[in-house]
Amino acid sequence: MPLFEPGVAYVDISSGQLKGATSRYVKTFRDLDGLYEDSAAFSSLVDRSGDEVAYEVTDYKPSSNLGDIIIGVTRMEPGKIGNEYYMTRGHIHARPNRPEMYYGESGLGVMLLESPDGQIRTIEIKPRTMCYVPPFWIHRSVNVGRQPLVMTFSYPADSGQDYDIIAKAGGMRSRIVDDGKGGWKTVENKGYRIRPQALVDSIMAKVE
Ligand SMILES: O=P(O)(O)OC[C@H]1O[C@H](O)[C@H](O)[C@@H](O)[C@@H]1O
Ligand SMILES: [Fe+2]
Repeated sequence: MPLFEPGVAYVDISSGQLKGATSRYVKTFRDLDGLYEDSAAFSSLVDRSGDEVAYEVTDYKPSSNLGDIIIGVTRMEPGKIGNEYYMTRGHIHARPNRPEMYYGESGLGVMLLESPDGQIRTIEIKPRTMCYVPPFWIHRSVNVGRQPLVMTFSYPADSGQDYDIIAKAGGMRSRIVDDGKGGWKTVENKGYRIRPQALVDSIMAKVE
């Protein structure tokens, strides 16, 4: 195995980007079809500004090798669709026993976590909050503030992402919405379908 050179990059909080990143991807609002409960509000947002960036990920990804690491920055715009705050697609890692670390840089966010058997946890992210996403937890970040949400993150380079697990269950079990007092609250996702035990067991058995 060849030796990699040490790397360095700069977390630019004002742009919400990792300067010196090796890869970048953006999700426009158009890319987020099916995520939000209020589909009418979503469609009118897409008509108005479907090509605008909802969130951007810039990361330092030296390889996808077992044992290597990815470090990056996510920036998500503030806003709501209906009364639901802007959020990332969310995923479980393709190798589901890979964890992730999130660190708040600026703005106010919530990490929405769901276990394969449908338990929900929410963790509020402020500047300097460190959030541990354990192995096997589905995770989605939500911007519940009025400013862009900027977080750094790090996770194993061979994790990969499985987005279908959320779509197949009709979304995540909970939604993060405006509480009417300028804050946020968790509400039940009425379209959620609990996973069969056999599927839960097969996910929990993936410890490669
Ligand atoms: O991957 P998404 O669910 O679209 O969300 C964006 C996410 O992308 C990457 O996987 C990063 O690990 C996350 O920190 C980031 O938030
Ligand atoms: Fe992740």
